[in-house]
Amino acid sequence: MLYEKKIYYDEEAINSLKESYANIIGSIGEDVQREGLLKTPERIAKAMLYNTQGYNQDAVAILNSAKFHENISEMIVVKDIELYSMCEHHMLPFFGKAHIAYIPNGYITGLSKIARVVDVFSRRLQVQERLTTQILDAIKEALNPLGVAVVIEAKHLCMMMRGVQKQNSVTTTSAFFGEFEKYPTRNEFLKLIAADLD
Ligand SMILES: Nc1nc2c(ncn2[C@@H]2O[C@H](COP(=O)(O)OP(=O)(O)OP(=O)(O)O)[C@@H](O)[C@H]2O)c(=O)[nH]1
Ligand SMILES: [Zn+2]
Repeated sequence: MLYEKKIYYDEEAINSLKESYANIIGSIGEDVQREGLLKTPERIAKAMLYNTQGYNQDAVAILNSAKFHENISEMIVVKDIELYSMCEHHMLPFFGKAHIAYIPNGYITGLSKIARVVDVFSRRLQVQERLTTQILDAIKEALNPLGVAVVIEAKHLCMMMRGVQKQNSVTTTSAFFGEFEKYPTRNEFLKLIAADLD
């Protein structure tokens, strides 16, 4: 698996997606030959490959690419990491924020790498629960920390623009490991991010 900073669009994938989206546009009763839609299958193909680029990225490798030895045993919190993902049931976006903390055990990682890990797992077809635990597991595996905590709050377009049409519901998911399984540490973390969980 590669850790790609540059987007690489596979020509074969683009062509296959283009054909599929041209069919979809026709199937909903539109004219794919009209001016505004001519390039649309290709645009969607690129957007879809962009939004699913996480399949080709390795979160543990990203965390390891900026792993530094450091004797710190305090909680490190990165909060308000915005995320955009797609629910695997409807392929409609869900979006919101991730709040992540870990307690090092000899190693820290670059702060931006934590945010990159959110993107790696967000840019796939997901459910919010799995996204939450995949982020936790990657940090656990790469850094072997004393604890990891992940909280995600998100709005799901499949619940807003269709289906039950609830415009204001926010789903919160969490996963805790190690020290964060204990009440005082978990509570300290939840207090630190509380301003965002209103
Ligand atoms: N647990 C979980 N469920 C999700 C997530 N994203 C969407 N869903 C739900 O997936 C479910 C799919 O249910 P179905 O009954 O098969 O699909 P549906 O008929 O389109 O359901 P409605 O959305 O209720 O109209 C829905 O309840 C969605 O709200 C997610 O991240 N986690
Ligand atoms: Zn959905």
